[in-house]
Amino acid sequence: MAQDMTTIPTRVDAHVEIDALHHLRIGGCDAVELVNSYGTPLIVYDEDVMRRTIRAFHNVFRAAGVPYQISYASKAFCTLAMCQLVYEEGCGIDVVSGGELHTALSAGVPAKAIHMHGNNKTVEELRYALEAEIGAIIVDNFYELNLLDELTREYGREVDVLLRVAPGVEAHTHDFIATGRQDSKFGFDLASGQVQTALRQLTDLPFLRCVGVHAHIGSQIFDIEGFQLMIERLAEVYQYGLQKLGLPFRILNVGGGFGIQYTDEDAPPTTEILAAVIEAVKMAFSSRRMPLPTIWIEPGRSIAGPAGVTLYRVGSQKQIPGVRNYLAIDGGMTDNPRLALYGAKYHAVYANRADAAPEDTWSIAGKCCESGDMLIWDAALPNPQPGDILAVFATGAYTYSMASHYNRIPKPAVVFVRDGSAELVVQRETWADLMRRDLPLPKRT
Ligand SMILES: Cc1ncc(COP(=O)(O)O)c(C=O)c1O
Ligand SMILES: N[C@@H](CCCC[NH3+])C(=O)O
Repeated sequence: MAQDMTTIPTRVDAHVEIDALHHLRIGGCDAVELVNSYGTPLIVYDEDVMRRTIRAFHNVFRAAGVPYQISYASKAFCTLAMCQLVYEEGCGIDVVSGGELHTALSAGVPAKAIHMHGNNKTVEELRYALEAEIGAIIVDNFYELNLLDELTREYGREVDVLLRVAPGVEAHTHDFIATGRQDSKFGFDLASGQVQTALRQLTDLPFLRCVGVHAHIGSQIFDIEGFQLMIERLAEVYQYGLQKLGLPFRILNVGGGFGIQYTDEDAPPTTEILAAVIEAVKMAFSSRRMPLPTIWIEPGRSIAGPAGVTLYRVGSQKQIPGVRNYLAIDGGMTDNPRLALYGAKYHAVYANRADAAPEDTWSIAGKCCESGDMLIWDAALPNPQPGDILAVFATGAYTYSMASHYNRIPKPAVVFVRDGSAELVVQRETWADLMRRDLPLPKRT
């Protein structure tokens, strides 16, 4: 590592450094060299950032002295290397599809450390989960309850399930990522009594062992109130299932949703929120004289998000006098649809001159045939020069995992960096890869 190193002073960039060449260093690796080796767009994950986050979660639980499980919500970023890393750090894995389950199992994660969510799990996915004997299935609705009953009778095999509750809690976040309100596609509705009905049904189903309840109120959450209300409501449900129905409850799964810092506007109190969540569970259970459950959390964004930096090459510019400056990069909504979907904000610098002072505002556009294909509106940046490499921070979650092939653009490569060395963990797709599933054209005579 170069000796003359400055650390970028904002919290957003807390884990990256600038070396004597003014290059950005991520996990001890020169971002410019990474681009020379692996091309662009390139998603770079700092392994230590992820490991440190997970360890911080473990420490909060240990300090509170409660039984717990951290399950990484793999929807945030699901690849073999990622599943392996989180499992190494003592996490279970939350999957929501056969594809995520297949990835986690292929990464060597034991089936018992995996649980499955989903509001419309297919018969094929449920069979896969049952045959693999995963740790638990989170039942989302009556249709699934009946399906699971039929399938487990067919297999003659017991499975642990948790009931997903729609607790009717508003999380202060974007509408599209709020999941705990009553008007949601997820879970059994608490207000109308569906939860109690489902629990009563569960007492009669021979192969479904209902070991707990679950709720997830949304994502990118910064305050504790929503969690507290959800925990109160879940504790009531838990009491009903445990004491009135005699269900073998032992798990309270409070979901994920811990917010991260995308720009200086965000100030995430992640570990404080987790400590407050644990406190709320302790209080809700002790006031009802119930034994403390094993507390499960399912963080996705908070583990993967801050560790990721996406590197792009800048290309065309368009300056509209008195209106706006556009700067296009060689990626866009295909590798990061979050601005288009949620109006997400990001912070960026040029990786090849990371401490250069901003000169103007530049709106970062993608290369897709879509006006909404923007990455950042009005970023303060130096005026672009040929060869500049744009580094966009906090892009580790819900970017690669939500990437698309719109305009037949291949998905980027992914590298993990640590202690100055880089490992390619996902290859860049090629144009040929994009046609892999196209059938050969019939010969025309
Ligand atoms: C059920 C469930 N658990 C966990 C998560 C992970 O959320 P986050 O990435 O915000 O931690 C989600 C996504 O919002 C989810 O739907
Ligand atoms: N995809 C969303 C989060 C959804 C979380 C899954 N329930 C995002 O990028 O913010």
